[in-house]
Amino acid sequence: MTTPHTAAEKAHILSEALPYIQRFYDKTIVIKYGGNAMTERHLMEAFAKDVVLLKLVGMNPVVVHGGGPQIAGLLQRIGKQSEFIQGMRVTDEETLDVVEMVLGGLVNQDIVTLINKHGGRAVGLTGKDGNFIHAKKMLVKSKEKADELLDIGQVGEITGIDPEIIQVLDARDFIPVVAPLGTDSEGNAYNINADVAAGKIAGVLQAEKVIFMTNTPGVLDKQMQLLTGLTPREVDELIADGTISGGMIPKVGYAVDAVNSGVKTAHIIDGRVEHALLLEVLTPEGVGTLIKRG
Ligand SMILES: Nc1ncnc2c1ncn2[C@@H]1O[C@H](COP(=O)(O)OP(=O)(O)O)[C@@H](O)[C@H]1O
Ligand SMILES: CC(=O)N[C@@H](CCC(=O)OP(=O)(O)O)C(=O)O
Repeated sequence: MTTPHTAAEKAHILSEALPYIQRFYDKTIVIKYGGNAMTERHLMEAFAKDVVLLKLVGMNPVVVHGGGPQIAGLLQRIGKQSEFIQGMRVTDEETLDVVEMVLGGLVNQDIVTLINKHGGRAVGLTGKDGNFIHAKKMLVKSKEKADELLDIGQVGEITGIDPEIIQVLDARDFIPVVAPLGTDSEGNAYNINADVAAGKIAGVLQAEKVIFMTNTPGVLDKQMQLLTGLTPREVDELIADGTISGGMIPKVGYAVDAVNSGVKTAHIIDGRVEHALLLEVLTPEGVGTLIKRG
């Protein structure tokens, strides 16, 4: 049980938000909402309220969501196994159907409905809508043979982003909720890692912040202690010495890519903490790991 705050403490906490509201007014904040941070309903409700609040105080939140565990759940129900190569789900035609159903349908609409329930005006879209995320087939380098490229199916590498649809929605006070799917000029659909999509969208929008909400307190060192601040160079060192592995690799990789493209700061925060988003944006505390250019 937390001790209740007195009226004076509450007033102090509220007034502390003022400089952050002023600083981030009319700025774009891209929020990557990871599938692992979406497991509990009360956390999803708190997340939706936070997004609505940020919009109402004048920021432009853009939600880019994942859904890895939710895709795994549906694949399991149809008796299909998934394989990951370098953090990317090998995506055959049948898997792509499930990915499109879960990301573009179930998860996207769930988030949209929650935000709207709390008074926001969320609009769900995938990167296919308005031909907004352009992609091509991604080939990954084999770990065994450096010169060999592996075909992992319908996994997309982003070749371009047309931000107009997002800008139009922002300007009219809608909250875009983006599922990471893309298409090529032939109309083929691609499954895109949500961290990649969030980092690239933040870069194209020249966002103030990109915030990755996941299921760890942030980036941890070898002793499992939180690293509160990192530069792109330090991130490279932590990947090289194996401290950062698995699903954290694309996350920090695209966080660095975003700050190198002009996004002011990237944050990896714990989506299991209630109102983590609000704490990150509107309080002096900040939470998780901050990545910015050194
Ligand atoms: N150095 C590290 N610090 C924190 N987490 C790490 C680190 N290295 C690897 N990880 C793993 O990365 C995971 C987060 O990535 P991922 O499972 O892809 O999450 P999401 O679904 O939110 O994208 C963590 O749960 C953890 O297991
Ligand atoms: C190519 C690829 O791996 N795509 C991801 C897309 C969803 C995602 O990234 O979800 P999280 O952020 O919850 O992990 C996948 O199929 O799982």
